[in-house]
Amino acid sequence: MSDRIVFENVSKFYGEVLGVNRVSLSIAPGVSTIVGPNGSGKTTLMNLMTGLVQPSSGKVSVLGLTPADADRFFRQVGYCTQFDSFPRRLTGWEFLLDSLLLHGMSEGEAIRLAGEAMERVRLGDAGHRRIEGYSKGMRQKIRLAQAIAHHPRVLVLDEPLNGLDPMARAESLALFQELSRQGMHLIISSHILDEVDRISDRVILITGGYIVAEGDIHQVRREVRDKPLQVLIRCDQPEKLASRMFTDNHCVEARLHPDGRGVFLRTGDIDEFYRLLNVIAVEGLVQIEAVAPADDDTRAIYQYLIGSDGSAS
Ligand SMILES: Nc1ncnc2c1ncn2[C@@H]1O[C@H](COP(=O)(O)OP(=O)(O)OP(=O)(O)O)[C@@H](O)[C@H]1O
Repeated sequence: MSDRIVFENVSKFYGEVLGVNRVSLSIAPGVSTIVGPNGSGKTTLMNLMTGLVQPSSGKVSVLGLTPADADRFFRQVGYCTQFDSFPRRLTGWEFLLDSLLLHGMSEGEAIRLAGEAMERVRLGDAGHRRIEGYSKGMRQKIRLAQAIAHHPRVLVLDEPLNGLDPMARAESLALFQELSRQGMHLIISSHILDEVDRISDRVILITGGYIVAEGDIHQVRREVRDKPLQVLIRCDQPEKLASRMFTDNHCVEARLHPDGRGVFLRTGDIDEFYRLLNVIAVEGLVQIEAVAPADDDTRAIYQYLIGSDGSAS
């Protein structure tokens, strides 16, 4: 049996709205984090891997199973969604028990597993109180208990740290690590990488429905830091400027502006690039009118995802 979560060229559209596009992934066991800004497609990816939505095209399988094999598939997967809502008036214990019975467990089995899940999330006596009276952190715990009670091998957590105070965050992260050590496959989404990178074995960055980087955390940071930058330079002699800039090999691409009064240059070393540009300006070889970053906002999104300037490791 495969131990991976596999997306084969998967796209999901909601009518005309893009959820995710052409995603191919093979996620190994361990802790994987999906990081992206709001609306980037994290929940869509998670709904796909938990069988809650069907792909518009492509195929998703979890540990070799597809949602078509519903009984076996849903036994393997636990999902803690971002929805913080519960049936009214239930105690935590009743909530757990009911969801285990819905999984088709016998009453005896459900009672045993509910008790065990309560202990694993350390909810103590609170299980016998109504969920209405729980704090945000306690509600998060009971949802987590519900997601792990049936002993799934894969646990999917959608923004599990959202709205938690620092203590509750630290406690949740420790619990996730513990679950991973016990052999569970964890997929966690977040819109801030720094929040989860400490416990992640691998990171998947997503923006606008596309996977933009994937790999171990150091590799992804390096990829982002070394991504060449594009700069538009407005000047009187763009060809001359381009050829001069190319004497230094950090320039990897040059493209004339369609109006002929500027050049787009792409560089792998922005510091060296600006140093050389200053030299050229002082030499008076060309008249430089304006210099501006010309990337779309991809770089800004990377920096936002990676945190700070992308140079931390
Ligand atoms: N049921 C739906 N119907 C229509 N569009 C949807 C639906 N679910 C998601 N979308 C759209 O798909 C895109 C991806 O949304 P998704 O919820 O997967 O992103 P996300 O990264 O989880 O966002 P957030 O961090 O805000 O939860 C967005 O443009 C969103 O508006």
